[in-house]
Amino acid sequence: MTQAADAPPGARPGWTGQLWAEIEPVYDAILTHPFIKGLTTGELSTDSFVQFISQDTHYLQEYVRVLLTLAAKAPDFAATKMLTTHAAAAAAAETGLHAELMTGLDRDPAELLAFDMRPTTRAYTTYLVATAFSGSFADGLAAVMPCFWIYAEVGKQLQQAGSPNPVYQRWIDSYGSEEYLSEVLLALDLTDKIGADLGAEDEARARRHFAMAARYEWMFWDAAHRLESWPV
Ligand SMILES: Cc1ncc(CO)c(N)n1
Repeated sequence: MTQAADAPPGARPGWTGQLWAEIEPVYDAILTHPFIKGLTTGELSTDSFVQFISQDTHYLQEYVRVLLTLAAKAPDFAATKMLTTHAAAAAAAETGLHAELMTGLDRDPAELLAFDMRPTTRAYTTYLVATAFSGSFADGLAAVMPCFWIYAEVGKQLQQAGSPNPVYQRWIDSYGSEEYLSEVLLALDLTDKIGADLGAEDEARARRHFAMAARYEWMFWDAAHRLESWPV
């Protein structure tokens, strides 16, 4: 099912439309979060942005493993191919994009891995790895879909608003790109196909994974914004 690039995400027919309807309040909270607002006003502090990029570097390393686990479990080769392609793009962002952003901020890219994994990053990635490794394919797919989809939607919104900070704009351009959106649309089509075959119990469980990961997405931005560290 194709869809206009500017259509509201909840307007999708099928399972993905139902999934999105449930996370609408979380998505709204993301769009109004000071981290996201700060990207477009330029008021977001460099320290928060660097912490975000550092945590995202850790995150993407785990996310790639999760995607490849799902690729191995996928029901058909089209799904395997889509997931490996997305994993390769995420691996490229982990190194290329993040180093470029740091250089743009006059910071050393080596700083990124000098940060340890902070509590929210640890919780979110552990949750994704556990779900991909021990859950069904549908569970794992539902858990990673907010990662794909929320970034594409946030990217679209941020692209419209723009940022006066060229480094923040570079980050926005990456997730607000047509290329990223087309990858996400393929993943959404796969998710609709998988969802259509799920029994009520499996569907409800997968839906809970989707909602849980969406909450972690909000928490991930919030954690960077408040420079989260370990309390003890
Ligand atoms: C936390 C997080 N979620 C999703 C994406 C999109 O790949 C990302 N880079 N980071």
